[in-house]
Amino acid sequence: MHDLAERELASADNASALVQEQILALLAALPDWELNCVEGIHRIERVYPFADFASALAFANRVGALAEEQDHHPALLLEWGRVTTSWWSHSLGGVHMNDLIMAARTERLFQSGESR
Ligand SMILES: C[C@H](O)[C@H](O)[C@H]1CNC2=NC(N)=NC(=O)C2=N1
Repeated sequence: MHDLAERELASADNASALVQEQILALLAALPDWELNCVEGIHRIERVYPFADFASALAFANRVGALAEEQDHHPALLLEWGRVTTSWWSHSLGGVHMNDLIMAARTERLFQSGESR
């Protein structure tokens, strides 16, 4: 997971989305994440648990800051006690290595515990 988090995002220009087998192989490094498909578009997702709404909101804001730094953005569903975080590349209509890297960085943020 840490190796993935340290990688730099690459330009997705002229790239194609990863196929299911590739995504599942890469998710071995992110065991709490799963591959889902919404309206035919793959995304990788994890539900993060929190003690209350304020902690969940703080985490969502930190993920948002990470996203702004990289100009690569997740879908965040903020609820009492949890944040569902979904990464995919809109421009590709699927999952790119950049999404795996951002998921690993999200994981690192959660595990740092600073937002709880
Ligand atoms: C103009 C801007 O760079 C693009 O729209 C970026 C913004 N954030 C993005 N985030 C994600 N997840 N996928 C994209 O294709 C994307 N494109």
